[in-house]
Amino acid sequence: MTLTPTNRGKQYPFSLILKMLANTWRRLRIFYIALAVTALILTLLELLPPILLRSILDIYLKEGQMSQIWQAAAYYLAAAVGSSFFAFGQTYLTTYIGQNILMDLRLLMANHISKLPMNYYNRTPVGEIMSYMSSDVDSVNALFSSGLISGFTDLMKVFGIATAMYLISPRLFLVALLAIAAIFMAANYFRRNILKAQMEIRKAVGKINTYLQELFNGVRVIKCYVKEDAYEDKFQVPLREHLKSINHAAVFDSYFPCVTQTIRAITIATIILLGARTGNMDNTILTIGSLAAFADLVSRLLGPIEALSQEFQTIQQAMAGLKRINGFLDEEVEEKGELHHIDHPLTQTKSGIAIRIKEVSFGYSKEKTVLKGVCLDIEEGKKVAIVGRTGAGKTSLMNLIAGLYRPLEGEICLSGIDPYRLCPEDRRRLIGIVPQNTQIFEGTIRENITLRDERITQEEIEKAAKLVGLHELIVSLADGYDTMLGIQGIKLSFGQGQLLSLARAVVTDPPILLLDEPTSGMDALTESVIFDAFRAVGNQRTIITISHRLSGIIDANVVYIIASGKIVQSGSPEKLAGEKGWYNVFRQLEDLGWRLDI
Ligand SMILES: Nc1ncnc2c1ncn2[C@@H]1O[C@H](COP(=O)(O)OP(=O)(O)OP(=O)(O)O)[C@@H](O)[C@H]1O
Repeated sequence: MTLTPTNRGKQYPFSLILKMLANTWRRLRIFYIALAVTALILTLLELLPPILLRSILDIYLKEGQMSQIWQAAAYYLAAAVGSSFFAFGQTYLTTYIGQNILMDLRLLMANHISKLPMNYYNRTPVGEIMSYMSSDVDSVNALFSSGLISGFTDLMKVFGIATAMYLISPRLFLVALLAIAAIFMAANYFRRNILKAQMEIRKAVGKINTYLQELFNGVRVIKCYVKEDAYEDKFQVPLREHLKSINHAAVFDSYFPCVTQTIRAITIATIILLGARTGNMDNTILTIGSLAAFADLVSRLLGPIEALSQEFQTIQQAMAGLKRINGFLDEEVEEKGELHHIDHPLTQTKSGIAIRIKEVSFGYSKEKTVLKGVCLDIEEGKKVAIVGRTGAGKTSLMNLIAGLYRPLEGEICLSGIDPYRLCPEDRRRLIGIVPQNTQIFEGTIRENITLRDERITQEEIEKAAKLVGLHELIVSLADGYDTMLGIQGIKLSFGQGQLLSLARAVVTDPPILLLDEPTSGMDALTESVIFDAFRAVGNQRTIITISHRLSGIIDANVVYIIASGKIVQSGSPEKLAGEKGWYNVFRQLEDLGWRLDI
């Protein structure tokens, strides 16, 4: 059985725990059974010493049976050694089961992440997502490895010891019950407060991660402006919040054992007093041995109860983590409905239209519309440029064509297929995308081109690299296509990174290429190298280039000018050059050396 994230309402942490336990039951049944048996044996071993104590005091000592005393002492020792052996088994089994449950939880979360819509990433800081996957999951680890499962064995001990106490003296057992009730009431009070404090801690950790992520991303800018001190000060805010919430939790955590120790002392004193009085009154009801055994059992009973309660910090921490994980799993996943496949091999459409955009409106939130009633029909094999000022909506339009978002109104078709519902395996066979910022992943050049798609052959990789003019450079490196890139490997220049990005886009030979400001920020020489590469891969493909300057567009057959989310002018560059309008305004400004984004 595999777990799947749900969209159906909020889950409670407890139901998630049950789900995780049920999920591992089939695979780890034998371990669960072994754990239950171990817990049972540990409980029995816990009962043996007080029983032996009673026999020694009431029978063997009275009757001077030294050999029996030696035997009882040997059993006592065996029970102690056996306890430590089975305690080891319990710890091992608990850890093993706990780690398996955690692996399932991490897989469930990873599965969920891949199904979340782009909008989720727009509104959630990366540090927050990292906290879910790291510290929140780690806190759940404690729940399974030391909280829940040892709680189960402690409960068994409590039950076994309580039964033995009842059998020795039902009256004194009532006193012990009062102590148990007092401890549970205190525990409940502390539990609520610790949970509150733990939620605060988790939130503070999320803020720290968000801060660190921002710091690492912006380290170059911070260093350039020598703003380390300002960022250090800023870091103090989440750190102080973290410290405050930890202190808050620690107060409750350290206060609780004091309360339980006091209850324990009062209970033992009361039992000895009452037991002695009962013994004095009727002389036979409670023997010295029974009283000693009872007092020993009280200590042993309160031990697991205290252990259970002392684990509140751990359990509450885990509950706080689980609550956050639950919230994350309750985030609505993208329901795309039936996915569309492309034909193999991809045939030309009857209409000859590669990209059709019909009356499309779009916004990232309901409050703000970014694109309004956009219509474009792009013929197969045509080179189209979409030009507009910064913030005009070009990247948003590109994102819609790439199928990353669903339009609020209207429809988009690529070779007759809705890109939003395009099957993931077919996506790269239809569209290649070169985004504004080159993204290099930790891994080899080969992996960076294929994005770990095993179906892409070495021949296809080399063909793409040759096409964009990177092959010579790659084979001149000692490890060729196996050269590592990223932090651990070699660094590419911006232009080389853009060429690699282009190779990644064309390696699957898609008929449609989307280029988002591919040469922004490059010098004229590098730009001309990139332009040559684009021309080389252009051939029969339909290419959309977006740019905020006319000089950034490549051999366009048609230019669309976009302003405030609307297409305001369109046509061939020659036609637009002869018209009054935006195109000519842009051209004149650029000729004068003005930048459109100023
Ligand atoms: N992820 C996002 N969430 C919310 N609003 C966004 C997001 N991305 C862009 N916007 C908003 O949408 C509008 C259009 O942005 P878009 O990035 O499409 O413009 P652009 O023409 O590509 O600009 P540029 O040339 O600077 O890249 C802007 O007002 C921007 O603030």
